Amino acid sequence: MIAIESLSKRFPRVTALDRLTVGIEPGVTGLVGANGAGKSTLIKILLGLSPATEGSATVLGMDVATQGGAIRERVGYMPEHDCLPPDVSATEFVVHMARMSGLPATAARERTADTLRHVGLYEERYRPMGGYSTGMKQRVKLAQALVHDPRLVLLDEPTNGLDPVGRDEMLGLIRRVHSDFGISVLVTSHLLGELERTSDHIVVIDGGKLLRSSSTADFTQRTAVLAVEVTDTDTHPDGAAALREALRQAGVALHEPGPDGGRAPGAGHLVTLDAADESVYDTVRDAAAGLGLGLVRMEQRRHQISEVFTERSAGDVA
Ligand SMILES: Nc1ncnc2c1ncn2[C@@H]1O[C@H](COP(=O)(O)OP(=O)(O)OP(=O)(O)O)[C@@H](O)[C@H]1O
Repeated sequence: MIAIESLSKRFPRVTALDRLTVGIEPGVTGLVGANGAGKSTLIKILLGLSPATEGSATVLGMDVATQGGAIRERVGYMPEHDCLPPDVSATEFVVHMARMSGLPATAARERTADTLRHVGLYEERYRPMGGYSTGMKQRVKLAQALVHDPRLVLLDEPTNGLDPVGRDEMLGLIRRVHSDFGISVLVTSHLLGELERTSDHIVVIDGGKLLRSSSTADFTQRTAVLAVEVTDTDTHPDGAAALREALRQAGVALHEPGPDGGRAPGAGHLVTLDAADESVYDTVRDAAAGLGLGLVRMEQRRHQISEVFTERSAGDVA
């Protein structure tokens, strides 16, 4: 769908994109990065609205440098900031956008009604948008991106400004854009956890550079965490602390206990560690047996994407 090759964008004081190379396949792809990571800059380049300083990119096989107009005909765009005229209704606005995309008048009206219904705007679609809540405005912005039935939509921070319920509804809508209509989606967010449920694939950028691109399942699986619960004994009144020390000496990468001291609901304490390698299971069993502790359970958990991102940003991004 999108091929990006060594793309850079330099402003006088800032390098917004730095030799970014990544491919984006059909489906829902989350583009994750902190504020200022370069997400909006990338989207504007992909739409042919802003030229790259170096490198190249194609969208649906079209070159962003020379075929911006053709790209914008086939790709929907939901901008980040509020851009809706306050005095017109959602219906008038979306019909206008549909006409601008080349739809005849009748088709534009029909598509507008369908699309606004799909995003959950009903009677209020006839009222001026100046009186809309943030959630309603975000829905109109999504509707205008979809009205001309594009093959791909680029959504820039669609959950911005929404409360948790509004955010969940918007994420559900985005998922359905793909599942109900087969439209591929590239959606940006600085809230890392929220794209985990919505996206098939996650691309993380930081400071304009690619940190990681992988399927959502891979993203969380490859960084599996093992939670181990042990009993306390007379010899080791804090069994978890004793196990932690033994594992540390065996060279296992441990996670710091949480603010609750890693206390499990019910009895016992939890020790959490990286389970990158299967031999860790044997090491844990042997260490617990060596200390005479009862092994209550070993449970594999998956990292939250936000944790992966924090670790990567903090350390191993060379
Ligand atoms: N027109 C511009 N002139 C100068 N600098 C710019 C311009 N547009 C963006 N930048 C800078 O480029 C960097 C990337 O900005 P960009 O808006 O792409 O980030 P972002 O990841 O979308 O973050 P946000 O969600 O906060 O918009 C930032 O440091 C920003 O200040």
